[in-house]
Amino acid sequence: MTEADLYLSYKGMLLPKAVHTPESLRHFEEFAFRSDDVVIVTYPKSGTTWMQEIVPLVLSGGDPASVETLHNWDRVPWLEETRAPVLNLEDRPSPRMFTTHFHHDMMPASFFTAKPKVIYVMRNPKDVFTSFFHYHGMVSFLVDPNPQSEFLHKFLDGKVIFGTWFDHVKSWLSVDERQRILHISYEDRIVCAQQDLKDAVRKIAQFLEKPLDAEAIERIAHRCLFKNMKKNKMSNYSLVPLDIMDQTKSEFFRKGVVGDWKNQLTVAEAEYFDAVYKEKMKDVKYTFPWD
Ligand SMILES: Nc1ncnc2c1ncn2[C@@H]1O[C@H](COP(=O)(O)OS(=O)(=O)O)[C@@H](OP(=O)(O)O)[C@H]1O
Repeated sequence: MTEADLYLSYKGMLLPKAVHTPESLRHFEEFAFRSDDVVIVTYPKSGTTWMQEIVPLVLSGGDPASVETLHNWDRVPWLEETRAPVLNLEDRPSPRMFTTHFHHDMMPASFFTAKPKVIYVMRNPKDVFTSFFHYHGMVSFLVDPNPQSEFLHKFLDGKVIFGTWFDHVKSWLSVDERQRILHISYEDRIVCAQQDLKDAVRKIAQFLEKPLDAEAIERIAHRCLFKNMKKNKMSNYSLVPLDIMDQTKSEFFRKGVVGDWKNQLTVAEAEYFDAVYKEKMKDVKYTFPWD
């Protein structure tokens, strides 16, 4: 199927029609944030699912109940998606947890007045592309990413769902309010060394002002390792029907590593990617772990 069949255009950006409707987008625009909400923000394939596991565990002091009984899309729902209006989010007790893939300037008015906390996760865009490519190959409501070289141009030009990685990252890096936004990278924190995950859990707990003892930190870090999360059916998308997400083609928990782009991009594609990156990111002062 073509982009015209599968996507709608919203504020100049493509979105998959299967999970975004005019109603869900209106619900997003009118959503009333509270100051004690926690919002996970990512460009797709940057570590969303990992954060949807870690934040509920941190806020519950390590109690696994919610991550064992609720799908991640209901546990920390995407505010722009079709499930959001039916989940009675207004009635959820504080602190509520949400996810969004939207850019900073697309956030609803209440976001700027209530000022909830934000955890912004970034990942090397070449690895994002690699993960995105495989994801498009197994999800029926997204376009076929082949041929790869064409999809790469679309990715770099923002002619993919959620627009360009560059604009997304730049929009969220422009928010410099340390009390309110935590910028964290997949590479710094997620690399599957247990120690790194403990550091990540500690940092997130501190940011969310949730004191945790060493044993709780250890337990959360262990649960959030790639190999352990991959077994959690409430997080691994195994309950999504095969005709929507065919994990025989590529698993959602695919590799969970840093640098897999080296196995995906040709030398010429990687060089082209680097040239575009250099141009688009030339005014960004932030030091990324992949630079
Ligand atoms: N715990 C943990 N540790 C390491 N890596 C992890 C973890 N959880 C998810 N992943 C990897 O994250 C990639 C999916 O990204 P997202 O969760 O952001 O996807 S989505 O936007 O919600 O569709 C996807 O990356 P790739 O393996 O490179 O495709 C997942 O495998």
